[in-house]
Amino acid sequence: MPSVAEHRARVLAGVEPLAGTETVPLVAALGRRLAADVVATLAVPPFDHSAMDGFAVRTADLVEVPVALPVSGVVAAGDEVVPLKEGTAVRIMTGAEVPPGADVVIPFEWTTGDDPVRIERVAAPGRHIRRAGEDVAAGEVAVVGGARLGPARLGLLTSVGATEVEVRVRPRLAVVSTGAELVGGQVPDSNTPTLLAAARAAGADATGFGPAPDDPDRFLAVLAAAAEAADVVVTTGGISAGDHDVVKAALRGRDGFWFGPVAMKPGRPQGCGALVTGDGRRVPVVTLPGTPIAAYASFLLYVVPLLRTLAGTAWEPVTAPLAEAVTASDRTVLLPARHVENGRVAALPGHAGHSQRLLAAADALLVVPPTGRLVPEGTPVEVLALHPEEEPHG
Ligand SMILES: Nc1nc2c(c(=O)[nH]1)N[C@H]1C(S)=C(S)[C@@H](COP(=O)(O)OP(=O)(O)OC[C@H]3O[C@@H](n4cnc5c(N)ncnc54)[C@H](O)[C@@H]3O)O[C@H]1N2
Ligand code: MOO
Repeated sequence: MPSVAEHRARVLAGVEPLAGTETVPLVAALGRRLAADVVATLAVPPFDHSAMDGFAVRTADLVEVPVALPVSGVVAAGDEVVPLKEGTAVRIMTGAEVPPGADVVIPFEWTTGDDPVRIERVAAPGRHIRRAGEDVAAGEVAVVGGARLGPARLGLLTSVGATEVEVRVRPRLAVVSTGAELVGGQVPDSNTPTLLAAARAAGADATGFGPAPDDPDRFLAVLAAAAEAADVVVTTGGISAGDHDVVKAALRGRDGFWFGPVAMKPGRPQGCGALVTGDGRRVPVVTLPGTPIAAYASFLLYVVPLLRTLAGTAWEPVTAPLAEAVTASDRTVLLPARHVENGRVAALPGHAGHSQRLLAAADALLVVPPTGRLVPEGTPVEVLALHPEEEPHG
């Protein structure tokens, strides 16, 4: 029986990164990946400005303190600035441009605050002044190509003068759930919203095409429409050994399709292959088991790495130390778990194999390797985040 790693390699075989890029306004770029480095056209800060409310002066006028200086002007953020007259002080507000000639800002707290102002403490030249470009210089790379854009990067890109960015095309994922019980409404189709959300969290555009009925021809028609509109298709259900297992019935024996058990629990029945669209694109198809926890776990194990490959970004397993020992079996076991103190992860008690309630209470799935032994506390074990956050970089 193939292992999780062997099945992942089968799913990823022949998958190439998508080449296209598109230009989008910054306001629509959250979660997108930059196609190329963005070079700053504006410096950050854009001009020398005061970091404190206080008085802009020349250190040459502060040789002996305390010293009283007449106040020759007031400047606030957004004001036009005039040069500082020698032997005077300018009242300056945080964010205001520093008057040419001033080389230090003395905070109000170190002065009497009136006119003439008595300055009681000196500071080194440059103190409390944020220089133009000290954060990002014009011409410097502000955000590297490949980086995924989160709130702070959108702010930085705005500060360096970008209003739109060239981003990589997002992989388009189609979900085709199957099952007469879903079509008939006896069971709500919970796999579709879960997998659409998981795909979007992984940076894909996701569309639901199901539920498709347990009739091979009608299923194949939905599958073909999904493939025309997508870069990868995921089906759920219909792949075990039952009389109505439509996905397997429709695709088994087709060139390049594989169905079989994988050494994991839940999620033993698996399958994958590819379709060729009318315009000659090869669209990978991953056929997931229907049981909701098995479908979601399999999506994280196989489809997220596939989406990463299509997006041209690396996928690497994430590990965390066990907060408590777990018992391994002869197959990889996926356990609903939560991060506890110090980045450790503990399996949630009451694991009953297929509980959606337990899965919803978890923030991760532990991927317990098939060692057949007790895995002691502290052992690093692969974890699949159920609420993926933005990766730190690239
Ligand atoms: N004789 C065997 N029977 C089964 C085997 C086996 O190896 N031999 N494997 C079992 C395992 S493990 C699993 S998991 C399931 C997977 O079966 P399918 O992928 O064919 O899934 P279905 O039979 O279509 O559905 C299973 C279960 O999940 C419910 N379901 C399906 N889709 C959805 C959905 N979109 N939203 C909510 N719930 C869904 C469905 O109603 C069934 O209850 O097979 C075992 N059997
Ligand atoms: O995939 Mo099944 O979920 O092992 O019962």
